[in-house]
Amino acid sequence: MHPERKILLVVNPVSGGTAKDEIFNIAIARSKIEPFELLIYQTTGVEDLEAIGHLVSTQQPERVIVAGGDGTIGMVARTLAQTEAIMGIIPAGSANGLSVDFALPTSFEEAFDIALGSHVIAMDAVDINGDICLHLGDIGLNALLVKNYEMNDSRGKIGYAKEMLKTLSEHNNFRVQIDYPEGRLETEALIVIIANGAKYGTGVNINPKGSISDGFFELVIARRLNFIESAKILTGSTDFDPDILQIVSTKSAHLVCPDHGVHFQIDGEYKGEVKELRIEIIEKYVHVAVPAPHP
Ligand SMILES: Nc1ncnc2c1ncn2[C@@H]1O[C@H](COP(=O)(O)OP(=O)(O)OP(=O)(O)O)[C@@H](O)[C@H]1O
Repeated sequence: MHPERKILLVVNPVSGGTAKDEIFNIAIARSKIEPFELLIYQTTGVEDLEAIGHLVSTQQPERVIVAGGDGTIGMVARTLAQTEAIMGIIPAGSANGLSVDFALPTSFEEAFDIALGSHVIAMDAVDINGDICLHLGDIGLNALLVKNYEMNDSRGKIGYAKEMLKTLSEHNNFRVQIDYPEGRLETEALIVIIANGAKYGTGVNINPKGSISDGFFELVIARRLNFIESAKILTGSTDFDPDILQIVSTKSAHLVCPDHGVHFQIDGEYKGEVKELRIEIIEKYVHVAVPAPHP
């Protein structure tokens, strides 16, 4: 009997620096039990977006299960945008910000249960200067950390700590003007986070009001912090202090940094320095299988 369901598994073989054999084995075993027709695509790092897009449009899989980090998940999401296909996520990257936000299990078996399961949400995305952000973008302190981490090819916790100390010594506050439909503000900032989700990959809860499927994004503006507080935030050992935070929930915004360019990152990818950001929510961007909420 030919299975009716068709599922595409996209695996980034190098993400997180870990072997992916277990993921292939589970997918093959599940395809026989459920059953479904399993198609597999391994990323190469070159023209993957086009290749996956071609597979999605010609094969029309019911689901695409992606095993990788935020970079691979974001790429697959772009190929599924505004289609009916469902994305399932197997967290297998070095930075798994989205997976932490969705509270996905770290066990591959359990992540497959969710990825193949029936609880599906239509998640929003945020358009920032024409780029798609699924989880979090920011200007300021964290973006500089992303840049330093990328440039120096640091690895692991010690590498992260080293880059964090360097980042804290280099970083300067900046002035920012923000216009949004409900108002205007001008302030000095350490960091402005554009948050579709609620947490950094470290688990720091930066946006307690945020939901990834509510049709809004939040601007989380943190003002001056001292060295110890900043270090705690970057390492994930505390949540932001609400007294030094301002949170704006909106659907579009225009940010200008009038004095100089400020470091900018989207979903863990450094994007250079910017003086201006145009931000807009894209509602119901992609369908994602996530854990069912607790009753
Ligand atoms: N076969 C491959 N060989 C080398 N690089 C690859 C391959 N497949 C994908 N990539 C690269 O992997 C990156 C995406 O990695 P992803 O974010 O999914 O995982 P990660 O381990 O969390 O990444 P990072 O170390 O950047 O945080 C992209 O830059 C992509 O070009």
